Amino acid sequence: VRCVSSGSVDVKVPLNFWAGKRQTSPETCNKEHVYEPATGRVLCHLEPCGAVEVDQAVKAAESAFGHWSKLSGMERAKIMIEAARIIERRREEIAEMEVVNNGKSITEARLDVDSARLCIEYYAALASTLAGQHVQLAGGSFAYTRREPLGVCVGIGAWNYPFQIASWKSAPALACGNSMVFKPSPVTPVTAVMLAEIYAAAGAPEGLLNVVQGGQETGSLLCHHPDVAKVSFTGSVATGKKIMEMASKGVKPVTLELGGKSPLLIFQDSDLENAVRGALMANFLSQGQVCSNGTRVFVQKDILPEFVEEVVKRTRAIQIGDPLLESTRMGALVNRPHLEKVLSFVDQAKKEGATVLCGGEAFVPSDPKLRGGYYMTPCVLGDCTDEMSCVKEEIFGPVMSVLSFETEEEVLLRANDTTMGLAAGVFTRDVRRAHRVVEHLKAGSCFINNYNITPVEVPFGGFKMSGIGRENGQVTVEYYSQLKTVFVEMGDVDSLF
Ligand SMILES: NC(=O)c1ccc[n+]([C@@H]2O[C@H](COP(=O)([O-])OP(=O)(O)OC[C@H]3O[C@@H](n4cnc5c(N)ncnc54)[C@H](O)[C@@H]3O)[C@@H](O)[C@H]2O)c1
Ligand SMILES: C[N+](C)(C)CCCC=O
Repeated sequence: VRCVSSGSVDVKVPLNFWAGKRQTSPETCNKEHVYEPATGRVLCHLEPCGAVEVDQAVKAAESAFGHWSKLSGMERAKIMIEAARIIERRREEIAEMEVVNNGKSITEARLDVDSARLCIEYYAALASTLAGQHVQLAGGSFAYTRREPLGVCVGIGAWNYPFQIASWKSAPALACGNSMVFKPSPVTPVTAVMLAEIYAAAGAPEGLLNVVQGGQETGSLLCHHPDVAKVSFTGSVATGKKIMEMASKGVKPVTLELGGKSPLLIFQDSDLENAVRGALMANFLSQGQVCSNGTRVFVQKDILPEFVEEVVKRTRAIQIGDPLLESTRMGALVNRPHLEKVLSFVDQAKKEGATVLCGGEAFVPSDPKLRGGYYMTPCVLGDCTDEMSCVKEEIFGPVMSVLSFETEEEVLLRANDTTMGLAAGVFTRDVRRAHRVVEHLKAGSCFINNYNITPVEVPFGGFKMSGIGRENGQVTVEYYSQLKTVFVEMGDVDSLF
């Protein structure tokens, strides 16, 4: 039974959280509106945190670190598993709030909550496996390494996967013994604080996961804070560069999960049905607002007409509307300025000679309560060329650019001709071609005969300007811990003096 409906929710509770409880910021004069994308109503007000609140949150995290970092992996895992159980029980409620704040369909929001839970379960399982090495040295002496946490880590998130991003960052951080202060995007402040509350309810020490709200000023205070040991950021390339610069002042390590303009290569020997499904998954999840989207769809010339016909037919059939309805497959874009930006990309594409094969227009649902929402019809652009802005720039909306190619060599050159390298995909039945192509693609996540799947057991992250470091998978432990080497002398000191 649905607890909420679009247009019916007002979030009145404070959205900041530190030292184990929700906190109000005294900065009432700086309150900002937060909108419900499905209706355009004001959903709540954001109370941005200033230097005092950021400091309180970091202090709370420091205090929790003192206790948490001394627990065994098994003890940490117990609390994380309890948090995962609470998420499982509250799945529908969290997914509904994600929909209300972000605009994506409830079907997708549920999968995002599942991914968040699985990530916590995965790192809980890894927590007790963290260990160092024993190295035998001459004369019976030896050295060993201890894998130690970093301290207070900062997470800064984008608005497209608010709960999932908060979980993907906090789960490995906490499993390694760190504490965290997380700042969600000011556009989607509602669900990260639910995660902080869930950890507290699961028995985490006060201050283990804290949430401070705000935009770039708050983010910048966090990056510059002297007691912060690491910054993990998800967002645009432009902001990522600033984060790296700020972190460099304190020589703090960064994880950067940035933007993309990923290619999807469809060869003529593909299973066409799967290739079409893959192209839709590569472009229209979360209203196209996905970093890893394969928005440059290169199709081998001989199958182009067939492919385009099928993709356009299925794109036209995508059910747009109230994101809380089970039948909806595409909800609203995140806000009005972003919708306008995406629509202007479509206009620009037309001016540059692309053909709109379907969609690309603002959409007004028939339900009166949704009329102020930020909807558009998903768009397929044909006759695209490599120089067009729709092919060069990250649009971050439901706009697929279709390009034609003839040879493998040619398409690889064109696919790699970008400053970004988050993801890439190839559809072919030729197993040798598939691996050969993937070897040459300059991207952090490559998909063969699928697209946009992100199981939490495997690393995710970008090459080139799409980022530094990885999230998920075992390797992420490396990004949230450091090695201490201990030399143990069993004989006498062999002094040169
Ligand atoms: N690679 C990934 O995993 C991934 C995932 C999701 C989104 N993204 C990327 O995120 C972008 C869209 O998200 P967005 O519009 O929220 O990005 P954004 O860069 O505008 O903002 C991201 C976050 O950074 C904060 N911020 C902005 N300026 C800051 C500053 N000077 N100092 C500190 N913090 C600052 C924002 O408040 C927000 O919380 C796209 O480019 C998308 O590709 C990447
Ligand atoms: C759509 N996925 C597969 C969940 C990826 C989300 C990560 C980036 O936006």
